[in-house]
Amino acid sequence: MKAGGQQAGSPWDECFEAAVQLARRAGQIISKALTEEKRVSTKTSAADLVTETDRLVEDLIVSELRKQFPSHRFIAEEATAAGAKCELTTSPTWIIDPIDGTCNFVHRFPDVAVSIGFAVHRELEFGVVHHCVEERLYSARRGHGAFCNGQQLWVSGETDLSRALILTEIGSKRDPATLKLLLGNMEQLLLAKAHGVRVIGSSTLALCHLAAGAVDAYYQFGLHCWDLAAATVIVREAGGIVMDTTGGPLDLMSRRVVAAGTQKMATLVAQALQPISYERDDV
Ligand SMILES: O=P(O)(O)O[C@H]1[C@H](O)[C@@H](O)[C@H](O)[C@H](O)[C@@H]1O
Ligand SMILES: [Mg+2]
Ligand SMILES: [Mg+2]
Repeated sequence: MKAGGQQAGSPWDECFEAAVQLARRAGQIISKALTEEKRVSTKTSAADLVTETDRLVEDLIVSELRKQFPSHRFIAEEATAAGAKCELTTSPTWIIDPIDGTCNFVHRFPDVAVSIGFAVHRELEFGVVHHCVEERLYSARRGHGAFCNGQQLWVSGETDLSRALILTEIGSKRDPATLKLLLGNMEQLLLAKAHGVRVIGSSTLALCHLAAGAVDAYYQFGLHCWDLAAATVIVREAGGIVMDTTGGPLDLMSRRVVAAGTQKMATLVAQALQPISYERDDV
């Protein structure tokens, strides 16, 4: 049985296998560097961190994939931060977050992952997320189910907000108006008697926990397409919903998402939220 429990012979096989191998190699580098001294710099805000390991891992993944698939296109977090255009075309496109949870990584907090998504004709074909400290490899291919270390994943069937555990993330904006909206959204969900609202520091891993049925919903304003791409396939293939915060279809570049095990839960969460605006990834 292959990495994600899928049979060989489906399209993009070679790409999927390359993603799995590179996610494993990247995970070894990240796990080793987690406890080492780091050179940390900031990007869009004092809370938006990047290290030399983010850049090293991204360079490794992109250079290896370019060698194997020279006609493919790439959207990668640190290249975008350095000015590369973030544009999803109909071409086969890799969407890469070399370390999701860089703030956790800087603090040696173990919830860190490498995320490799792949889209063709603007449709997400597969996602691979390696939670490298816990050695959990999450993967999913469109139409072939979602897996963690070969074990199939299924979302929770919860439809009652007052019985829900919900994850979100804070994002990189820390101005008082944004924080007021962000905390107001958490307050609304807690007033609706949600069992809990938690922030773990990695959008990608939060969505993988959703796919595994360990939480009932996830929402965020401010994440990027590279936080979302791989994990969206994993949630959908585990039977979950990933949609826009307006209730419409997911817009990968919009910097906002609601995901849940059921449509009912996704709708209830979306209805509780005040929007927080972020500039699109593709402007
Ligand atoms: O920068 P990395 O790749 O660590 O991604 C994180 C974002 O930086 C946060 O703003 C965001 O809130 C999430 O924590 C997301 O995982
Ligand atoms: Mg990220
Ligand atoms: Mg990152």
